[in-house]
Amino acid sequence: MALSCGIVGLPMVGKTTFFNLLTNAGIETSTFYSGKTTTNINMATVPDERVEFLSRMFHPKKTTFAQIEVIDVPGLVRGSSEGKGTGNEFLAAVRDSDALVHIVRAFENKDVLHVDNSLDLMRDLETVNMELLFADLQLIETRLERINSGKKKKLENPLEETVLLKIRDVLENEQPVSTIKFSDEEREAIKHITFLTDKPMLIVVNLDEKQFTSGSYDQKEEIHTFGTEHNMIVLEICAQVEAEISQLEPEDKQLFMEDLGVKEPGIDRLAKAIYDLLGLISFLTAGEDEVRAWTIKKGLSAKKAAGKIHSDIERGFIRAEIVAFQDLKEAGSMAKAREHGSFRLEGKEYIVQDGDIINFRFNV
Ligand SMILES: Nc1ncnc2c1ncn2[C@@H]1O[C@H](COP(=O)(O)OP(=O)(O)OP(=O)(O)O)[C@@H](O)[C@H]1O
Ligand SMILES: [Mg+2]
Repeated sequence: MALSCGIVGLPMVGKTTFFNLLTNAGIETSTFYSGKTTTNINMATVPDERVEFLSRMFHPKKTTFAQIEVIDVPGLVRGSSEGKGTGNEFLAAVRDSDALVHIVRAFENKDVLHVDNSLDLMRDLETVNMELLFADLQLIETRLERINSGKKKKLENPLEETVLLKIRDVLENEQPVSTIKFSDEEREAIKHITFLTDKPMLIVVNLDEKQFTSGSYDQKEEIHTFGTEHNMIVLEICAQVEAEISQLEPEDKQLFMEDLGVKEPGIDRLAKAIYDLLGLISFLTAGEDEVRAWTIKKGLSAKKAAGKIHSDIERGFIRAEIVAFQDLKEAGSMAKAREHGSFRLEGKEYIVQDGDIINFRFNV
C-alpha cells in the first residue's frame, strides 16, 4: 500500500491547485467558491535523482519511482459542529491517510474570495484545526453511542469506553489527540479508530508570486513558531505559479523555475518533508528488468525490507548484497564499485540505510 496524504484547509486556499501540482491531474480550479463536493485522489511520483541515475546506468525495461497517494477534499468550513457546510463530511476520505497536509492561504488575489473576507493565517490555521478536532469528537460520540446502545457492549474491549472518555476530555479542552500519552493497553483498546488530530501534519503556506520571490509575508514568524511548537514542518510554496510551470516543456520549466527562485519543485520538497515527518527512507533495487525505489520505515532490518518486495524473499532470505548509492555514483559503474570493495554482504539483522542499493539473495 502506498503512503497517502490528505490535503485539508479552508475553501479556496489552493488545495486543488496544489493537488494538480503534485499529481499532474489537471483538475479544474475556479476563482469562485462553488461548494463543489468532489474528492480527488491520485498518485504523485516521488522524484528521486538516484532512480534516474540508476536508470541511465542500467537501461532497464521499467523504471519505478516511489509514489504517494494524494487526496484532495473540499474545503472545511467553520461550524461543522452546528451542522454548517458540507466539506466536513468529506473528512472521512482522509481519515485513513498517513499524514495531513494543511494548506493555509497567504496569497493576495482580489479575484479569489476568502471565506472570512480577510487574510489571517493564524486564524485560518486555528479554524481548520478546530474542525478536525470537532470531527474527532463526533467520531467519539458516535462510537460511545454504539457501545452504550447495549447490544455491542459485551463484545467490546471493556477498556475502549474508558479510553474514549479520556480522549473526549482532551478534545473538549481543545487539545489534539496527539498530545495524549497512551499506555500500550489503551492503544490496543482503540486501535481500530483513527483520529485526525493524531496524524502527523505538515503546514503548507500558499504564497503569491511576490511573497514567494521576496520570501516575506504577514505572520511568517508566527506560523513558523507554531510549527516548531507543535512539531510540524512548515513549507512555503506558490501553488499557482508552480502548477503553471509544471505544465511547461522541460527546458522552459528550468528557466521559469530559476526566474521564480524555486530551487526545488514543490513535490520534491513535500516528499522530503513527508518522509522526514513519518520517519521514512528509500532503498533501491537495480537490474536490467527494473530500477525501482522502495519506501520503508527507518530502522527496518534487511529481512523485513525484503518482505516489502515479496513475502517469498523475506521468508527465504539468505543475504543482502549492498552498495550505497553514493559509493556507486563515485565509482561510476558496478564493476568499479566492486573493485573498490564497496559491495557488502549483510545478514538479516542489518538495518537498511537510505540509498542502499540492494540485491537480495534468497531461496524458496
Ligand atoms: N499561490 C496562489 N496565488 C494566487 N492565486 C492562487 C494561488 N493558489 C491558488 N490560487 C487561486 O485560488 C483559486 C482557488 O484555488 P483552488 O481551487 O485550488 O482552491 P481549493 O482550496 O481547492 O478550493 P475548494 O475548497 O473550493 O476546493 C484558484 O483560482 C487558484 O488559481
Ligand atoms: Mg478544491
